[in-house]
Amino acid sequence: MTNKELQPIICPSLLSGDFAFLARDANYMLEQGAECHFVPNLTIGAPVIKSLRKHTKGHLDCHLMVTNPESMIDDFKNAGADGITFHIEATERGDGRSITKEVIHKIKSSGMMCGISVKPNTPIESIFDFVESIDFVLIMTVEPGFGGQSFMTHMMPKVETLRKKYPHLPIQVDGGLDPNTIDAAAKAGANIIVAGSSLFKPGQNPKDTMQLFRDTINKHKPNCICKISDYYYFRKVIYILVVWTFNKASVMYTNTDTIIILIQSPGITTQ
Ligand SMILES: O=C(CO)[C@@H](O)[C@H](O)COP(=O)(O)O
Repeated sequence: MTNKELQPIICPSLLSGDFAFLARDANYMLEQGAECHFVPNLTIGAPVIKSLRKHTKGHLDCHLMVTNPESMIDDFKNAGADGITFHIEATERGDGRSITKEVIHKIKSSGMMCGISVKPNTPIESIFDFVESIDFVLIMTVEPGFGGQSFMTHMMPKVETLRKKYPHLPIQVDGGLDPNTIDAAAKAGANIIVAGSSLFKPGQNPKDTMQLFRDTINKHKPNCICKISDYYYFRKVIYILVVWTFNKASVMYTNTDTIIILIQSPGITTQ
């Protein structure tokens, strides 16, 4: 995890593409302005990624919705994947059997980006121990496996919890994201949007939909970053230092919270 400012990132899910023309669909989405992460499930294995790699420069983010991600990392790396997201449910196996750290290490040491995904019924606390060593968290807003499902609004508290605890963490949401649901996701603090049907929908202009997603993420930025300019922040610090010089006790009581909010705020910046 880095402390870089968060940007909106739109990730078309090739699960909703035409499997006979995956490279065409991938490149079309790139042309439309996607940052281009793709989310193949088992339907799209490493051999398909290898073929696709030859025909697109897009960032291939492979969402492994499998029970044994550890056995596929090398294959996906060799096929040309840029990133792997695996499920915490697959690596925390009960009976104290955990291979999450090993899987993260294997993905990162092979030079790929690493995300951890959380299914709807899995508590968000399950990934807290690993957040510092990965690039983003994916909160599933549908049961993984199929495109075209309804967005689960009740997953938003998970996003809010994560955003509050990790102001700098890129948070991805996947499933049912469209012009009607983007607001809830962005408001909760998500900044990476995976979308299938709403981008590949016939007759729809994906460029416009992607822009709407970005605008909505940016619109909610003020709630997170409080529209505070550096100048305002600078003045506050000076104010506190001055007051503190004259009255230590009162400044500690009245201003410390403000400063803490201000310091956290830039971490949620999306521009
Ligand atoms: O992998 C998955 C679901 O498991 C997603 O990436 C879907 O492909 C998203 O599709 P829509 O819900 O946007 O149609």
